[in-house]
Amino acid sequence: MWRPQKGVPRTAWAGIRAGMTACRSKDASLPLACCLGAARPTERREPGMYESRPVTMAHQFPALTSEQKKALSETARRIVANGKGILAADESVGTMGNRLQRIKVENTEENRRQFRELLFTVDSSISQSIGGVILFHETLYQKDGQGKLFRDILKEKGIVVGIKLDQGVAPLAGTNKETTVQGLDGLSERCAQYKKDGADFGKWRAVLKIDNQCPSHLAIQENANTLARYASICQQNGLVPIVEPEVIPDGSHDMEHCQYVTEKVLAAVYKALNDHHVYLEGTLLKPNMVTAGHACTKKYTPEQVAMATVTALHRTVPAAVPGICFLSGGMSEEDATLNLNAINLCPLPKPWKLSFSYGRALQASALAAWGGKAENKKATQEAFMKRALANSQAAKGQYVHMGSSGSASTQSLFTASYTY
Ligand SMILES: O=P(O)(O)OC[C@@]1(O)O[C@H](CO)[C@@H](O)[C@@H]1O
Repeated sequence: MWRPQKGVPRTAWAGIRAGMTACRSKDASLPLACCLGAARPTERREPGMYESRPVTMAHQFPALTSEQKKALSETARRIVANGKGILAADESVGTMGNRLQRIKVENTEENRRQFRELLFTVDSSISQSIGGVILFHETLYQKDGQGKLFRDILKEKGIVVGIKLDQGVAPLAGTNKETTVQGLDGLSERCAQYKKDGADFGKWRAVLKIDNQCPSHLAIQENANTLARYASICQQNGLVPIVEPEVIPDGSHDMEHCQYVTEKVLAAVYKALNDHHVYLEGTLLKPNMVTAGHACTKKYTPEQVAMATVTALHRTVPAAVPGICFLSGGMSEEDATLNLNAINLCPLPKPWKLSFSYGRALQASALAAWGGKAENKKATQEAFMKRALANSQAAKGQYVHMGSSGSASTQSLFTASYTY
């Protein structure tokens, strides 16, 4: 119950009450306006109204203007709108080399370009399933066979262009082979340049592992703080940060232990993001799903994975975050889709869009179909479109597994110690 308090004019309370009611009303524009710090239309700011209250810290040194916040939150929401997700095509040269080696194709710049051209030049209906594509530095400046920049091809399809910003991992001495992430030095300058060159979001992957004494307090805190510093720098330069704290699936731990660790990691990440004044509405989270370790003998259903995953997120990720786009972490293409579908059907509150930002689970069938041969263009693009559509359906909880998936789509894509 709202009760007038001594020293506060009655009309002021009426204004506050009206403002709160308006914020709870069905007018969708109001909550956003409130989050951006705009005065509520019905609120009367009378002299003396806030006299007895402390000035809030956020308004003393605002990190972003209302316009910057609006642009960031619009971009973030656009990427995950209506069942859309992200194609993570940001494999570094070395990681792409491992992928190409599997199909016996040499890891040259031209071969990497050719495969990515096939992905980016699929039919423009792809934009109903893919809202954003993450690129590696080299790819942002590559062109198709006709000389058109990849980034322009994507933008013309209405797809938001992203860029991988971390520069790989470095050891944390005195730990059980744990790591931190490199790339903060000069990051602001790189972000400014990438923004000029057409990128509107960034990605930074931190790696945490489950093992004896791992993840350590140091690894959790260091990676959370580094992710938050990166996110703050991105936002200052107009890029939506994708925050990726990956708990990798190496090990024989069960799903319950993965849930425990994932919650600890995510809680630390959101504390650090808050400490660094990161505007959550202008971010996206890219976490692991909660699964058992790769070597665990106990098997779990997609519904069990979904319940553990949404429970962990529900306990740690604020509702202000517009979207959570899972990584595929070595799951087969089909498992990644089935788990995402189950996550969207999970009967727990889900205030965020729950979608995908898959690398391996969107490209494995396409890579196998391509095999480095130009004549396989049609098969390659069909395979990619098929996975993109399946994951878009899963992001809406509408995927129906037909039972006859190709062999590539059910093969495990696990790579041990996937730290680059
Ligand atoms: O786990 P996945 O879905 O294959 O890839 C997830 C991912 O973050 O890890 C890779 C290595 O950084 C990136 O290419 C990709 O964006």
